[in-house]
This record gives sequence, structure tokens and C-alpha cells, in this order.
Amino acid sequence: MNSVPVEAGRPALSPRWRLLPDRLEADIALAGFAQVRAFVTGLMDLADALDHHPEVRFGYRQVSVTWTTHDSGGVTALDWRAAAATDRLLESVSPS
Ligand SMILES: C[C@H](O)[C@H](O)[C@H]1CNC2=NC(N)=NC(=O)C2=N1
Repeated sequence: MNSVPVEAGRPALSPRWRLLPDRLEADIALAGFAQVRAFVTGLMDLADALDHHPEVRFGYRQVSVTWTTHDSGGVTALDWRAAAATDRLLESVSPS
């Protein structure tokens, strides 16, 4: 997996993130559906707080998250900020 390099002005992201030309994405395994529910619910709260919305796909024990800025057609600072906040949310739902 090509983990995302830390560059000036960008928050450090966990190695789970992949930087593609137009989006940041991560595939996350969780212990069970209770954790999936808590994580996805938290992502919704985060989206409301940032007025910035992820694309989320989830199943019984996994969640895929994509951050991109539709208004810009690519990755912006808001996506980096949202991905860093997603890492913090995940730590609260499923501490490593
Ligand atoms: C008006 C509102 O602020 C915009 O439509 C926001 C809403 N949420 C958004 N979410 C994402 N991912 N990209 C956007 O460009 C975006 N724009």
C-alpha cells in the first residue's frame, strides 16, 4: 500500500490511507457491526461539523471511506483535515 507522505501543511495520516489523484481513501476492518455502526455514525457527525461529506461503503465488519472535494474535483486541505479527523474517530471507536 502506498501510504501517504507527510508534506508541509498537511496533517500526518495513518498508513491506512491511499492518496489517489482525486481522492483519499481507506479500507478499515472492524471487530463487528456495533463498531461499524459507531464509526459510520461518527462519520456522519463529522460530515455535519465540517459541512464536508465522505463517500462511505460498509458491511458487517468493514468500512471504506473516501474523501474528495466535489466542488474542486480533487483533494483539498479539507479532505486532509477530514481524513485526520477520521483517524481520530477510528481510534475512539476501535483503539489500536
Ligand atoms: C453548500 C455546501 O457547503 C457544499 O455543497 C459542500 C457540501 N459537502 C461537500 N462534501 C464534499 N465531499 N465535497 C464538497 O465539495 C462539498 N460541498
